[in-house]
Amino acid sequence: MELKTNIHALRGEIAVPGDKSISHRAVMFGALANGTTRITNFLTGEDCLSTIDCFRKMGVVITQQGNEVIVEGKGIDGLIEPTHILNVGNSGTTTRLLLGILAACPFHACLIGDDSIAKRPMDRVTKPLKQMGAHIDGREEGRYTPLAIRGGQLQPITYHSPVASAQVKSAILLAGLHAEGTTTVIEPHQSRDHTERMLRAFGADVRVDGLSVSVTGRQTLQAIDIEVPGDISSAAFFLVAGAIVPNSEITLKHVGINPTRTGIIDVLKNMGANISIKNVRHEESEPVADITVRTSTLKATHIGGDIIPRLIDEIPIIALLATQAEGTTIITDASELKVKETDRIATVVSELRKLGADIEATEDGMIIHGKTPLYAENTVVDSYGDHRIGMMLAIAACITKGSVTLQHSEAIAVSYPTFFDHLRMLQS
Ligand SMILES: O=C(O)C1=C[C@@H](OP(=O)(O)O)[C@@H](O)[C@H](O)C1
Ligand SMILES: C=C(OP(=O)(O)O)C(=O)O
Repeated sequence: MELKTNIHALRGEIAVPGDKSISHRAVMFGALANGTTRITNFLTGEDCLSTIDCFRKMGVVITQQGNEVIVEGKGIDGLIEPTHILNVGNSGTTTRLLLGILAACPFHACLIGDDSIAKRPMDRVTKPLKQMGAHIDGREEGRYTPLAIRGGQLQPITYHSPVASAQVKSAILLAGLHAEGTTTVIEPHQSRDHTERMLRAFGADVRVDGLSVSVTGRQTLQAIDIEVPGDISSAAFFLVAGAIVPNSEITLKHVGINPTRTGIIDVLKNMGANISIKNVRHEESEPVADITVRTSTLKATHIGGDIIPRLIDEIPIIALLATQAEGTTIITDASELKVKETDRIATVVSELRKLGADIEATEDGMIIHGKTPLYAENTVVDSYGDHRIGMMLAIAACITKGSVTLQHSEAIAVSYPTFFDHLRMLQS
């Protein structure tokens, strides 16, 4: 598609769609609970629809009307053997959390996803789940999809995860919910804690001690009503747009500000962005707020260490932000980017260079020299099927002089189906 370039202002108020991580979990935990879970502001992105589809194939009755979803819980032992392959589409979260749940189910299931999923490492969950007693096979001994799994009786484990990954932590905790005894996951850095918060809201006993999280098995979950906060990872595109497009002022309403997700706000503040957070409130188990950002004069920063898991999905848009900051921004400790929907170090660098950015890849991050004007002469950029690369490029186009075509723009529907509607609303 042809992207809008050289935009003179972005102004107005939007409510970004529901949080992807929380929407997945609401359906999954609702399916495992006793009773009916009602979800509002559910993200109807393709990833979360894949989660609904997988659970329907295991006998869970789920009704979806727009952003409202009702899940008729089956109880912790109530899923039934699927007669069809479970298709996780493009969703790593669906794949890994589902494997944790299936590890405890005494039946056979097959998982398949798209070309991107087929390249993403699944042994980070299949190895510990096998250790707990699940039978899993797949390409390269269960490293890649398609995967076949037969679950059953599980042993609890104490697992020192080599990566700070909420998907790994959640998969093991979900398996641990069914094991006899206490399962503990210890992470190298804090990853997003939506699983811990939501399991507690469903009535489970989850114990957190620093970087260690434990659950005891054979607990029952009790259905609840969940209002999903706006996704800060989707808001991030407009937070950056507001800071870098001239004459802009954007307010994002009802955005989730769970501290394990707000690295983007810390980075914007460190870089000197004009950003304010108002109306902070606690809704059920997750905090939310309204965030306003205005066109800003930006300076470079260093991003690495503990903050990385708190902004891992925002690094593509942060790289664009850094092209508009005075000085050299260095991103380190982010090699996890290489195993996302694309190798996001490679795709960010190659596509932003096409627009004139001064950016280079390193082993575990990027170096970006700013401030650089972006220009294009009938330039073709590509999302390579990665929603976050597609949205980053659409925001990059807003400050680019010339004309830009985005290939594979349809990938954006994975997490933000109304992205272009919102971008248009802010231009008028
Ligand atoms: O648990 C989750 O909902 C997610 C965890 C993160 O992945 P990792 O667990 O691989 O870090 C993140 O990148 C992904 O978009 C969603
Ligand atoms: C990495 C992402 O998601 P997932 O791992 O669920 O595919 C993402 O949304 O950026």
